[in-house]
Amino acid sequence: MTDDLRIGVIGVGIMGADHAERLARRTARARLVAVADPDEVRAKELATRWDGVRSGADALELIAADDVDAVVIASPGFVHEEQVLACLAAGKPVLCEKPLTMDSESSLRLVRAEREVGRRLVQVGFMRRFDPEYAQVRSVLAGGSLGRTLLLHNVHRNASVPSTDFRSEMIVRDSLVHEVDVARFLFGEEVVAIQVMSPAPTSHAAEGVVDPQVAIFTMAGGGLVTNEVFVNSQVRYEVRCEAVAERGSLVIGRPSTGLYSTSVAVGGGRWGGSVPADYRTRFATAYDIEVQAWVDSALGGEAVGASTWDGYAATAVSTAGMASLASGERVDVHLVSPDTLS
Ligand SMILES: NC(=O)c1ccc[n+]([C@@H]2O[C@H](COP(=O)([O-])OP(=O)(O)OC[C@H]3O[C@@H](n4cnc5c(N)ncnc54)[C@H](O)[C@@H]3O)[C@@H](O)[C@H]2O)c1
Ligand SMILES: O[C@H]1[C@H](O)[C@@H](O)[C@H](O)[C@@H](O)[C@H]1O
Repeated sequence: MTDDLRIGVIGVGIMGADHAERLARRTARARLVAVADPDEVRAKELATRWDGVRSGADALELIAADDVDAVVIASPGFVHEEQVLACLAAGKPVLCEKPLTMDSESSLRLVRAEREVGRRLVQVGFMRRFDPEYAQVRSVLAGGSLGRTLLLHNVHRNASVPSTDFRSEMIVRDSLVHEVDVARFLFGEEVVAIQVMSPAPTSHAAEGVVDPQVAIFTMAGGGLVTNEVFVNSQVRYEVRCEAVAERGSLVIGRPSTGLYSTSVAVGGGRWGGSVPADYRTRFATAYDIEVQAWVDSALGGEAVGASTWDGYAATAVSTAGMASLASGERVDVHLVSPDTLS
């Protein structure tokens, strides 16, 4: 390995292009060397932005390349398993975008495959763990000064999503999965049950798509988490979280005073700052810290951030969430015992 970590990025749509830019321009000790995407034109167009970056169509070829020390996977979730397995087989550190995979069985296969390697090589891209606000909430709650954590209330709104593939199930598996990780991260416990409710949908959702959705998680210690996920809200990007503990509450992602309107018609969509357009602005700092931490750990230290177990535990909640979305009933989450893994 040279001094800098030589990195390949797989999947250069919205998130992959954002990570490639971050790696090429503002991540210390990182060197972007290759990008791969079956959309070769897209990959080539991106690679030409920087000197010395090559492009190709084949993800597995990129992973195997001698001049690639580590890999960022930003392809769609349904191809993550094969690509993460290839990274594990090659012994290369990998930052895999969330969700780890699309169902709990495949995520569990990755947990087991990494255990067989014998060391942590995978970081899952749950970037909110690196967001300074979420990190502060976690640190206050873990410090115990507010007593036991009782409740979390999450709001997660996207202005819109691609109507072609973003069906009701994707809202659970691709969007709500962030709240699952936040709940586990802030409570420090597993989610044991989930109930997904289907309010009357917005007229902006594609035909048959349940949007917004309201989900309730039950935590292992009995705490509850309420979540609104609304992916066609038409009003830019809103992610808020309130943690309620025995001696007070903590709120992030909200204005401090005055009328808060996300409508451009009322208050101009501003509250003394602007509502971020999407995750790339709202979580820019979180992604920067996340990717830097991944590079630093790949170059020398212990892996950081969400592990394959965290990815699996989140996916297991999504799998139960899909069943609940279909039935409207509360569904228990099934996790294997960590003891059975070693
Ligand atoms: N952490 C976050 O906040 C965040 C934000 C956005 C997306 N994501 C995640 O990033 C991943 C990509 O999402 P996106 O919004 O950039 O999607 P996108 O559709 O914009 O881009 C996906 C890209 O992957 C390519 N691709 C498809 N099959 C591939 C394969 N087999 N190998 C390599 N590339 C392949 C597509 O051609 C496309 O260029 C998803 O897992 C998504 O959930 C995470
Ligand atoms: O893949 C994206 C991404 O994870 C965003 O952070 C989230 O807000 C979107 O809902 C999701 O579709």
